[in-house]
This record gives sequence, structure tokens and C-alpha cells, in this order.
Amino acid sequence: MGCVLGREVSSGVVNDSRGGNNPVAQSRENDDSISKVDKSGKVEVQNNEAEKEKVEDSHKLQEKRRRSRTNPKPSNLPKQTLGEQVAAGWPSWLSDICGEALSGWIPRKANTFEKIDKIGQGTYSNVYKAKDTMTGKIVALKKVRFDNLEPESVRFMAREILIMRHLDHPNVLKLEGLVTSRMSCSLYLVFEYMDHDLAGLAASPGVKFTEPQVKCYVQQLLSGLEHCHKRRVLHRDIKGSNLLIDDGGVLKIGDFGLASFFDPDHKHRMTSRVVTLWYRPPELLLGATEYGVGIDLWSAGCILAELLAGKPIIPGRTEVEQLHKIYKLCGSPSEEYWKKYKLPNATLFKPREPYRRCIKETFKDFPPSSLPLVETLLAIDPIERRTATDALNSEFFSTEPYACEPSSLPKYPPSKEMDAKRRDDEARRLRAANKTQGDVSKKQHSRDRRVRAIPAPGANAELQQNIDRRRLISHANAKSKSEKFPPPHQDGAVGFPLGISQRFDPAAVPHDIPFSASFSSSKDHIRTWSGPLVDEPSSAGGPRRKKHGIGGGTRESSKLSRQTIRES
Ligand SMILES: Nc1ncnc2c1ncn2[C@@H]1O[C@H](COP(=O)(O)OP(=O)(O)OP(=O)(O)O)[C@@H](O)[C@H]1O
Repeated sequence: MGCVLGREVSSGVVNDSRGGNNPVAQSRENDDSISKVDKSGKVEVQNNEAEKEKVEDSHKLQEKRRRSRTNPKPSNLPKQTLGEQVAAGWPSWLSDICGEALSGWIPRKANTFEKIDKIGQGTYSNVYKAKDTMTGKIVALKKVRFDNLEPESVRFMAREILIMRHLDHPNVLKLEGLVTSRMSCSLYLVFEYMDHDLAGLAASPGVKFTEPQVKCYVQQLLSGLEHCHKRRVLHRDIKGSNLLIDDGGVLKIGDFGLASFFDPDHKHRMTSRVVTLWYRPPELLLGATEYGVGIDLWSAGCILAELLAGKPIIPGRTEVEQLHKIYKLCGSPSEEYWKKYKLPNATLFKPREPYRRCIKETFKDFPPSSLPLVETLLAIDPIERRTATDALNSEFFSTEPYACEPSSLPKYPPSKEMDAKRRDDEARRLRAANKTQGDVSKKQHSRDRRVRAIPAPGANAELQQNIDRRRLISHANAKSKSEKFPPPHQDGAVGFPLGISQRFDPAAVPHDIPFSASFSSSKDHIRTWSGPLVDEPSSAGGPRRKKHGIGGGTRESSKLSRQTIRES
């Protein structure tokens, strides 16, 4: 049946491999090796080799084809270690490309889990609630989709695994193991199960967080970030749907698919096309390729203000609009900033007239002790955002009312961003049903003008239209996992097609965005702006907040950029 847990094991467990370069020979050798491991009592093995033979032959063929097609950059591990990994049950395509990420682990078998329900869907994954039949524990299985096992996509996933294994903190989601087999073309990441995500929770009907609750969530977020940053990891996609919350109110940062190691002492270039649009800091919008912890702190500032305001604070639909909204709220960068950072898009997006910062006025209803922290985290200059440790020491957390204990938070029914979507779908279905009913009654009472004037179904439909439009727009905007796998030519599925033919069209800039007059001279340099520039719907909260708050809309909104740029 299954094999040992996907946890750290001594390297001795998976020894005896004699696998060489030949995948066929390797497979046979591996069977021997696994048997030996089995005899040691540490790993159980499925013993239906005869049954598997046919499948295995075709698998080997596929494997060979795949290898020749993908021509992966070989893993840095010595051949013997790779052989050991295959012997332990890892598929060779995975071990070849990302052996480091698997080091010391043994895969779990899929049949040792029972899927219960689909609980989440990401751009490149489906997430399931499942029961671990070996322990009885409920877990989350994130099934990663690979585009034809492209080495590139596998490497991105490997980075996610490596980074998560490098982190160990109560406020960071724990990767508990991996599920795959030598025969498998897919991979499941096993996580502790979390009942909620902040996006779903904030969108739940009737949920309005109190100040101690906001403090409790933000404190946990900052503690998790503090750990990541100390371990030299930038998350690069902090948003509500990536902040998971368990039944005991404990918040954990999840989804490290965009995360990256960084070296605060030696600057190195990274892609600027990360972080979901509404939570993306100005320096990234301006094209910065050298950055640090400030980018996660900006996102944390957006979340803090969003929790206090009850609606997203900077809900731009395009990168241009996002930057414009940032300037309007946080002021435009100073002359020193432009000189100091020399950002690639500076000439384009330096406003003709400076914008005044108006955070205090805008958020005048926020608890006074929160304002200095909001001001700091939303500083235009990333250096002024300081560190997560500084944020944790801010007066916001040392002023009454204090953060509540996670365990004292109300018990909410399970809520994920996906549940919010399900609720939307159900509401839409009901509206459609009402509308049909309305149409029938319209016919019956066609002479009664008052009946036709009754606004409910029509008004709802209009609201829905706006929501759908909003979604469409969000889809068109940048999905932050910029450097993830789909090739650039697939970009712009909803918005502008990107690539060499794309040009930034100054005529499409909303008339109230008084950026630099240098659009026409500079437009040739711009190839990655995404999304339609259309009239801006009111950014007021209320119903829209419920649909798109805390990362909801922006989860979709960065799809494009996710697809556009690969890590430099
Ligand atoms: N450990 C978990 N427990 C419960 N639900 C989870 C867990 N991990 C993820 N989910 C749910 O699945 C959703 C998608 O997961 P995740 O964000 O890791 O996938 P992704 O493919 O990287 O998504 P995205 O494209 O949004 O970045 C989450 O928003 C969350 O609702």
C-alpha cells in the first residue's frame, strides 16, 4: 500500500540505488531498491509489479519522449542521489529537474488519501480537502498542473517547495509532504488544512472585524512576514486569499508560488512583475528590479487598511490606473526618490504636477493608533516602510484595545474565496430564476406599467452585470505570478495581447491621469501594460467589497502579468 510519510528521513532509508542514466534500467534497478527499503521495514511498497508492467512500458516511452522534449537542466545533485530518489519513488522527471527540493523526503502515495471536496482553485492548481488515511488527519492537497511537464514549470514548483521547506513558523503554512509516484505525471503538495482564507472570511455575509480582531490578524501576518524576511524569503504575493486561517483563528501565510530568496546585502535583479495588482507597491509598477522586504510590507499595509476600511483601498484595474490611485492617496514620489531609484518607467509615470499625500484625511475614521503604521507601510519610498519587526513594535499593537487572542476569534463557518464565488453563483442562479419568473409575470401583466417598473430583478441584473464586468476587467489585469509558466504569447487572453506587437496606447490613458507628457516618445519601450483602460466604477465598498475585497478581485487581476515575465 502506501509508503512512509513525506517527511524528513535519513538518507540511509533510500539507499542502494544502482540507477544509471538509462531510465529503463533505472526503473528496474529502482524496483529492486524499493524492495530493499521495504524489507528494512521503513517503506511499504505496492507489490503488483506484473500488473504494472504494461503501464510501465508505456510510461517509460512517455518518459523518454518527455525527456527528449523538455531537455531539462539537470539537477545539481550527484547521479547517485538522483538514483536514490527514483528508488524512493520519485518520478525521474521530477528528480532530474528539482532533486534538491525533494532531498531527504519520500513521496506519499495518492491512494493513502481520500479526497473529500475541492476547496480552492488557483491559476495552476486545484486544492482539495482530503483525509490522510494513515493518520486520520484532514489535510489540503494542492494538485499542481504542469504544462506538459515543462522543466520551467517544474522548476517554479520546485522553488515553492524549497522555500516552504526553508520556513518554519506558526504563521507560515507548513508543507507536510508531497504525493506522487514514479508512474505519476502530477504532484500534490500536502498542507495542514485551513478552514478559511482572509478573502473568503472578509467576504462572508455579516462578517465585520473589530479593532482587536484586525490587530490579531495583522499581527500574525507581520509575524509570518518577519520570519520569511529573516530567512531571506520575499513572498511577493501577499493578499487575502493567500492568508489562510484555521479554526482556532491562527493565520498562516500560504501560496509561496511567487516567493523568492533574496540577499539584502547583495542586490540582484528580480522581476518587477510580481504581487497582485491591488497590493503591488509603486516601485514595482515603476519597473524596479532590485527590491527587498518593502514590497511585502506595502501589501501588508494594503491589507491592514482594507481590514479597517472594510473595502480594498487601491483597487486599480490596470497598472497605469493602479499607480495613479497610489499617487492620489500616498502622494507622488519626491524628486529625491526619482534620483535615488532611477526606475525604468520613471520618465513615463512621473506626474507633471506632484500629488499631495492624504492618508490621514482619507482614513480619518481609522483608530488613531493605526495611522502611523498605515503611513509607514504605505510609504512611497520602500526604505521608509522599514521592517516587519518595526511594524510589530508600532503603537498600533501596544495601544488599547489590544489584539485579541486567535482562539477568542468568533468561529466562522468554513469560508474560502471559493465559497464566496459559490455564493455569487448561487445568487446569480436565483436572480436568473427570478428574472424568468419576472418575464412570465411581465407577459401576464403587460399592461401594468408599474409591474414592469418594479426594479428588483432588473436592478439585481444590473448589479450582477457590474460585478461580471468587474471580473472581466480583473481578469484582464495583471495576475501577479508573472514569471509562471504559460508562454508570453498566451498573454492578454482577455486584455491586450502582449508581446512584441503590443504597444502602450497613450490615447487609452484615462483623461484624469496627468502623467508625463512623454508617452509618445517612450511608448516603444513599453510592451507589457495590460488590461483595458475603461471608465472607473466607483471604488466605494459595500457590495463590491464583498466580491473583491482582501485579494478577491485581484486574485484574478494579476493573471496577465503572471504569464508575462519570467524571472531574470
Ligand atoms: N492549506 C490549505 N487549506 C485550505 N485551503 C487551502 C489551503 N491552501 C490553499 N487553499 C485554498 O486554495 C486556494 C488556492 O491555493 P493557492 O493560492 O495555494 O494556489 P495557487 O494556484 O497558487 O493560487 P493563485 O493562482 O490564486 O495564486 C487558496 O486561495 C485557498 O482558498
